[in-house]
Amino acid sequence: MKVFVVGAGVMGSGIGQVFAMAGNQVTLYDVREDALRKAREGIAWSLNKLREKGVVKDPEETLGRISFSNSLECGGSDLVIEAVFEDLKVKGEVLREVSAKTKGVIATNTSSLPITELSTFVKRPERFLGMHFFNPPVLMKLVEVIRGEKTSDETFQFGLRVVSSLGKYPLPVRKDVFGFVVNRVLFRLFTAGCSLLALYTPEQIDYVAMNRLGMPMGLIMLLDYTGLDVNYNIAKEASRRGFEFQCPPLEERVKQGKLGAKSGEGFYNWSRGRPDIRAEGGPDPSILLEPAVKEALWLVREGVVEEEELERGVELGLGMKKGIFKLARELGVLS
Ligand SMILES: NC(=O)c1ccc[n+]([C@@H]2O[C@H](COP(=O)([O-])OP(=O)(O)OC[C@H]3O[C@@H](n4cnc5c(N)ncnc54)[C@H](O)[C@@H]3O)[C@@H](O)[C@H]2O)c1
Repeated sequence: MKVFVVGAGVMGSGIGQVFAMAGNQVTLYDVREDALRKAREGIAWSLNKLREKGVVKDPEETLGRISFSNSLECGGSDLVIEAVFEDLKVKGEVLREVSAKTKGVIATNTSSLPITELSTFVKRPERFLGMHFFNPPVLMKLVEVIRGEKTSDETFQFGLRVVSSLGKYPLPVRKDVFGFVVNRVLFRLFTAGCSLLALYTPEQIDYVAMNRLGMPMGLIMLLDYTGLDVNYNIAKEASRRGFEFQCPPLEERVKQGKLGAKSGEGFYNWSRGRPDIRAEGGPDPSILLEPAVKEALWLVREGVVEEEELERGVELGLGMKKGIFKLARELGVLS
C-alpha cells in the first residue's frame, strides 16, 4: 500500500515508521526541512534499536521504503494520514489541499478535534476518518479508529483492517464523541485526581493510582509529565465542547509558569529527574475510579464502543494492568 503522511513531527514520523515496518511504501511530508531531517535521524536510530531487540531485520531496507519530501504530491496514495499541529485552521488548510489531490482514503490523527468537523474540509467526507495513534506510535499497540458522521462503512472497515495489518489493536469508535474513548476515560481519572488534591498530596494520590488502579505512572505525575500547559489547553477545549474536565490547581500552576517536567516544576519538582513515589494514607481507590467507570458505562450505553473493546483499549492505551470494568468489579464500584 502507498501511504502519505502529512507532518513529520513526533507522531507523523512514528506513524510513517510503523507503516514502513509493515512493508508499506511511505512518503513523509513536512513544510519544514529540519523536521524532515530530524524525522529521518529519529527513524534510523529507532530502527537500529529495534534490530538490536530482534524486531526489525534490516533497518536500511525499512528506511529505504520511506521517502522524505517537501512536496505535497499525494495523488496515487491509498491512504493519507494527516498529523500536523492540533489546530483547526492548520488542519483545515492541509485537508483541503490533500483532498484536491487524492481520491484515496484520508485519515486524521487528531486527539481532540471532532472528525465530523474536520470532514467539512474534504471533498469526499465518506472517505475520511480518524486514526488516533498513541505516543510513541512504534511502541503503543493501540490505535483508535473513529467514524465521523459521514464516514462510510467501507472506509471505517478499511481503517480497522489497516490498523490490524500493522500488528496493532484497532479500537472501533463508532460515534464521534469528544476525546474518543481512552482519553475520555483518562480525563475522568484526571478530574477525580485533581479534586482530591484538596485533601491529599500528589504523592498520596499517585501512590493509590499506581498501586491500587495499576497505572504505570501516577495521575498527577502524568499531568506534569505530559505538560500542564498542554493539559490546561485540552481542558479548555473540552469544556468548550461540552465535556467538563476541570482542575483549578492545574490552572493556578500554569499561570505561575510551572508547566511540569519540561519546566522543572509542576505538581512535583523534576530538577532531579522523575520523582520517587512513596506515600501512605491516600484516598480510597474507588473514589478515584468511579467517574471513569461512569464514563465507560456511558460510552458503552451510547453505542460508542463495546465493553470488551473498551477494556482492551484502556489496558493498551493507559497501560493499566486491568480493564476499567474488571477493576471496578474488584473494588466494588460495580456489582
Ligand atoms: N504528541 C502526542 O502525544 C500525540 C498523541 C496522539 C495524537 N497527537 C496528535 O498528532 C498530531 C501531531 O502532533 P505531534 O505531537 O506530532 O506534533 P509536532 O508538533 O511534533 O509535529 C507537527 C508537525 O507538523 C508540521 N506541520 C505544521 N503545519 C504543516 C503543514 N501545513 N503542512 C505540513 N506539515 C506541517 C510541523 O512542521 C511539525 O513537524 C496532532 O493532531 C496531535 O493532537 C499527538
